[in-house]
Amino acid sequence: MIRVSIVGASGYTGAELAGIIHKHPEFEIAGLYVSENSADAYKAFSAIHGQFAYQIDRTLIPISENQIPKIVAECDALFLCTPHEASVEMVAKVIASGGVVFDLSGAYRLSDLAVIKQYYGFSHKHPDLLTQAVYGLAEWNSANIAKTNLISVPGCYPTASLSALKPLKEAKLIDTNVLPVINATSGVTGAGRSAKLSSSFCEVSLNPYGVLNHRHQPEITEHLGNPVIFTPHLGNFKRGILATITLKLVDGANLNQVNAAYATAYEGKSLVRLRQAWPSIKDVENTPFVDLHWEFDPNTGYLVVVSAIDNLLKGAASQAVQCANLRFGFDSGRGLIQ
Ligand SMILES: NC(=O)C1=CN([C@@H]2O[C@H](COP(=O)(O)OP(=O)(O)OC[C@H]3O[C@@H](n4cnc5c(N)ncnc54)[C@H](OP(=O)(O)O)[C@@H]3O)[C@@H](O)[C@H]2O)C=CC1
Ligand SMILES: CC(=O)N[C@@H](CCC(=O)OP(=O)(O)O)C(=O)O
Repeated sequence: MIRVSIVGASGYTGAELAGIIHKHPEFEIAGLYVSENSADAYKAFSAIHGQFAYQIDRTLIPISENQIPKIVAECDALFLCTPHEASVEMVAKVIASGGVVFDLSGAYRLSDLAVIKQYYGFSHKHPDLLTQAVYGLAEWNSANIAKTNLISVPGCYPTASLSALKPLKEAKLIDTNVLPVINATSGVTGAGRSAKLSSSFCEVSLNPYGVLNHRHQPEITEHLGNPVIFTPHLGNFKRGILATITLKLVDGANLNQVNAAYATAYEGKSLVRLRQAWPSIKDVENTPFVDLHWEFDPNTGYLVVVSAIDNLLKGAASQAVQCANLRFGFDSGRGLIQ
């Protein structure tokens, strides 16, 4: 068995990950960790996440980043389900200790230091590692994921958006004179477990946020190789993302070419479901799938694609496990679907 440790296990993505690893036939939990001064230090994992009562019998151990080398020595891989700034340093310590790390934060997803500063608000302390990091969009980067020690797991909105747009980009079907427009709505777990006014019960409604300045806009742009307009929305449900994407195709493009682009890109990729109907969040919540459906208007040349994922799974924990599967030589869907 491959032994993995999870840092940030009191949080939402950490809990999902622990649940997947617990049931996975090839991996086992080596340790579950929280921050040095965590309010949840030394609590039972299942006291925080009651769905795992009598299933995962573990204590949340507080750590500082200086303890990373010791943790690396005690396991085969580390998952960091931690805030961006905390991940910057912990990733560096894992790599310096010769470990394998799957970072679920945005700390290593972008390559341009000025863009990181603009969108994340800090100066990145390990620019050398940014070039080593492999972007863990599992269906698109499997060969590189398999041979690196630093996997940067994509953000939730970028996973939904890139899964829809990359087949069209590869097939050179996007009219690059017209920016694709992505309108996406996320459930509240996307904001993490700690209390915030904007995610409190009486405040949550349906509203846009981060308009024209969300950090996922440069992430989608960099990994698509095409600029986009991205507008996230917060919805009054717990989990899931539905992204509606409108784009102009190159002159003369037709529906057959679009269908072929998706069929080619996702042939044999069992976690991407090319649907015959518009997907909804209920189709994907608590699953590791991306569901896609599209319609083309030959009169205007515009295509509308809808992409649905569970933000905590394909948008975070299950995609991290896909990456771990690839890194350790298993089928991408091992432990996720049978
Ligand atoms: N929620 C989502 O849908 C998605 C989240 N992500 C990213 O994944 C990461 C985790 O997200 P999420 O689970 O939602 O966040 P949560 O806020 O729910 O959990 C964060 C976890 O990190 C721990 N933590 C905070 N600071 C440190 C530190 N310095 N050292 C060790 N542990 C620390 C917290 O524990 P404590 O404070 O108790 O120490 C907590 O367990 C974030 O970077 C987020 O941006 C990515 C894709 C989707
Ligand atoms: C609803 C909500 O608040 N969602 C989060 C996205 C979560 C995610 O994918 O995270 P990272 O890029 O931070 O890893 C947000 O918009 O900041």
